[in-house]
Amino acid sequence: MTVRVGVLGCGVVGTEVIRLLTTQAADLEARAGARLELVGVAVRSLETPRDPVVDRALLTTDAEALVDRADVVVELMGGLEPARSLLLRAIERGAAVVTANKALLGADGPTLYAAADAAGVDLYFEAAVAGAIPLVRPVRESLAGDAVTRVLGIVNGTTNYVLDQMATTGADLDVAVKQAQELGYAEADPTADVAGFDAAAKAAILASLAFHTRVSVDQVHREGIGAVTAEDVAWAAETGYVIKLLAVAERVAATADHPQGVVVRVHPALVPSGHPLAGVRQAFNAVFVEADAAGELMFYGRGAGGRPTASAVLGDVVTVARHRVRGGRGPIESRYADLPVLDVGAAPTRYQVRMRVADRPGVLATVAAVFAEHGVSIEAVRQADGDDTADLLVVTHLAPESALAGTVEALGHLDAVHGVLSVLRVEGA
Ligand SMILES: NC(=O)C1=CN([C@@H]2O[C@H](COP(=O)(O)OP(=O)(O)OC[C@H]3O[C@@H](n4cnc5c(N)ncnc54)[C@H](OP(=O)(O)O)[C@@H]3O)[C@@H](O)[C@H]2O)C=CC1
Ligand SMILES: N[C@@H](CC=O)C(=O)O
Repeated sequence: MTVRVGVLGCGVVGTEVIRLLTTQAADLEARAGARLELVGVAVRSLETPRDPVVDRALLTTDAEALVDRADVVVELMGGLEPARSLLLRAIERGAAVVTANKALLGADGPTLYAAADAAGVDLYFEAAVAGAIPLVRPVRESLAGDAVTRVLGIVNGTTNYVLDQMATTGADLDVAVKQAQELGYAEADPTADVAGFDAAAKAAILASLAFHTRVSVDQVHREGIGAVTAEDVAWAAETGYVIKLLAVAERVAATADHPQGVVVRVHPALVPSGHPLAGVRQAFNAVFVEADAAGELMFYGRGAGGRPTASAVLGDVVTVARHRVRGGRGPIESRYADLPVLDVGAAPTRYQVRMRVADRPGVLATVAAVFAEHGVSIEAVRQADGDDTADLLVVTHLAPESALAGTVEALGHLDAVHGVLSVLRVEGA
């Protein structure tokens, strides 16, 4: 039996998928139970130089025609359109689809899930979250018998690489982003990485699977790393922390202010240097999943780059090909719980507030009083003296976002406070 595979996109990931399909053909055939025949590769331009592994005779700019003659469509173009229309076309024709396109799934996954359900075809997307790391399948399938309470981790390789470079070599953000682009980690527009859009899309996908609830990227609280300075990174190190861009999705209990729901957020956070996430270097990703019965699980590996991502894509291709050969289908989207997606304020967090203050007696007491007035309890204070000013660092106990925002505003009105320099959440302590 032959399964016809059409690949849409021949960039960083597409090229490596083609390399594996070509060089591992015999093994893949044995595992899938069918020959995986690459019938075409859709690209934007036929003029672009390609890796020699790509047979130029297979290249086409007519992606629709390619979709119409494939049993399995592998979408590695990225972006919303024409990727969405091509995938819907493939699904309507009864082809199985595999995609790494988190931007599309995060923005409009439900349209694709519904179409795949209606057509009775497979929709697989392991590569869309955390590159090579098997994470979608464990959350979607292995934990289907458990109740996930929290997902927390590093899901963007580019920003982890950038923050790691800033911490270890003192590189500027722009220089490190350029290096990440050259290494094939960054999205076509690296703003998607730096501003946290990519991590937010992945967080939305993970939250939807983990909590059986539809979460779209617009419902994810998002802060990128664009405002993280070399000084923030140095201060973090000085005080025993590392700055990481974290994605957190959690189930929160009902309170007088809100019902039980889900909060999903992406933001830079201080992680204690002894925490396993602090040791995640370069473009690696790591994700903790906490579930009622399983307890804490940790997933770690290469979260970006052509070859690692191609591994996850090929895993999906072999799976859907097996279904073609032996019958059966992968899991369908489960959203029975339909929990409300709550504002970020519903998830209490600890904060580190760094401010420049006048170096004179009584300032500490004045500052502490402002925290107390807003109901924010202080866990630790540290002061670094300058000539006539000092940098004061306050780490809080768990506090609601709204109380912290009120505190920061009031601090800004104190004569003794010359400026609030940074407010960072603290996670994993
Ligand atoms: N890079 C990574 O580490 C990872 C990427 N992903 C995801 O994988 C997907 C691909 O990423 P990546 O390989 O980095 O992207 P690239 O930008 O390197 O490649 C995109 C490819 O798609 C083709 N393409 C784009 N638009 C069209 C179009 N309208 N019609 C036909 N072909 C088109 C391009 O053609 P041409 O070559 O002619 O320009 C190019 O070959 C994205 O969804 C990305 O988010 C997921 C995990 C990791
Ligand atoms: N740009 C992404 C690529 C993988 O998803 C990242 O840096 O993680």
